[in-house]
Amino acid sequence: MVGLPARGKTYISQKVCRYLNWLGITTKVFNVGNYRRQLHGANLPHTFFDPNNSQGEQQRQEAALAALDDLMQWLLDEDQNNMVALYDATNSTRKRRKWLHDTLTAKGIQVLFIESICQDESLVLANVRDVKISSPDYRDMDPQKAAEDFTARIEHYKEQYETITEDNYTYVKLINVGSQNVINLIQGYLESRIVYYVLNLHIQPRKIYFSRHGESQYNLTGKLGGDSYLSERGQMYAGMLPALIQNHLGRDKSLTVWTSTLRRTIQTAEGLPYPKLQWKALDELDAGVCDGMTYEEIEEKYPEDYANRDEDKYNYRYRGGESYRDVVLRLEPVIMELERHENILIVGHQAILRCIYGYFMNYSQEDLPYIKIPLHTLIELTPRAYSCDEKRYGVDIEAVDTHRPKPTSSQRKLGVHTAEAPAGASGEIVKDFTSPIVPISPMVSKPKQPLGSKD
Ligand SMILES: O=P(O)(O)OC[C@H]1O[C@@](CO)(OP(=O)(O)O)[C@@H](O)[C@@H]1O
Repeated sequence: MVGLPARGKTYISQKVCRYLNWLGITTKVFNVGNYRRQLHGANLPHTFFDPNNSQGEQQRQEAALAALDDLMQWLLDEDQNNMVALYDATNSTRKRRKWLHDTLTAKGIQVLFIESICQDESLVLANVRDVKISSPDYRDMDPQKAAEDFTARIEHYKEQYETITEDNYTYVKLINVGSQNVINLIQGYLESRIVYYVLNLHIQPRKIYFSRHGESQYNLTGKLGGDSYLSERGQMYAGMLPALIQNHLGRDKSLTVWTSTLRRTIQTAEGLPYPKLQWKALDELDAGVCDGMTYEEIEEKYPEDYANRDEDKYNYRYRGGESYRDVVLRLEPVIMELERHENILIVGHQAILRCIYGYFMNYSQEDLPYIKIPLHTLIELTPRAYSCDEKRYGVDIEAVDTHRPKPTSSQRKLGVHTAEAPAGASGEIVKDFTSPIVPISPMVSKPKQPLGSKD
């Protein structure tokens, strides 16, 4: 990363990290600020960052070196398939970039600089107020004083700042959040993907809504896949969805609705007074030869497949169908488009919404296929600086529960695959919610630990 403080470098690093890990490309962020705090403590005044402060300069270089050593060790670990590391620091001088470039390329590591430039002072100030003053650097400090100190710190960096002009380096320069972009010497699939992704990011406030289709006729009987219409209760949910959305989004707000090409999502979205788009890529995970069967029928007819799916649900591919891994790959263009968009509602399917929700909430491949996305529930995500806030709203219309919990390892060893039969499969009704159109449990859930920041 390259750029003055408060230019969204950490935001971009974490987004790229989440996106690549979601795609199965093992990625990790190395934040030099964290190393500096560990080595030299937090609560350092802005004078520490003054380029004329030689002790500060030396200590900052120590932190930079420690982070880079760890990064190289991580990337070069032959036992792991680690692919991309984000070196999150200002790297705002030619000298620093040359050191990085030369050290890394000497080890055979390809370098792509991502520079973020923001000349809109009000945006920078908003970032300082929203994010920076709550950093460990300013714990227990008066917010006004913290903002002033951070602004003085930025001024010190400005004294030395040199934007990238090194034309022999590979770089992308993002100027004023997408109003102008410069790319240089980008080559190959991975670099192109990263660049394309960062070009699509924006920071406009917005809401992302997910709803499964209303309960379908197949859901009622526990059958997978198919292209059935909604049950009576599913139709009632579809009838309530426009008010549910408008109550939470606001009546005058614009929204785009995406559905799959299957009847149950199209029928659910029918009454929504917003522009709609059907995506083939949003069609439910293809269960191949098991399409139209219940879980019990699959267990009886294909016991080995059934056990294999329980063993590794993310990677298990249905005969003639798909795995969760396959679905993530086909959803990649949807994610790219989602990043570009403002308010959006996806009326989707259980597996599909797990994959998209898992991207935003940073789920591991192991947990993603078990995320609970109940029927007749509207999920609202509000992207924040480094995570999303979440609320779930239910309506008072019962629906079957199609969630099959993960079997425990002892259940798997014993071959007990139906220890807890899916409620939906047996036609049992699970009453999830009791209140009409008001938030049932307006919970703000804590995002999971970013995948790339375990240390
Ligand atoms: O991966 P699992 O947990 O089986 O969930 C996916 C299944 O969810 C279902 C319902 O059981 O989605 P949907 O309600 O969209 O039809 C099936 O069609 C699909 O195969």
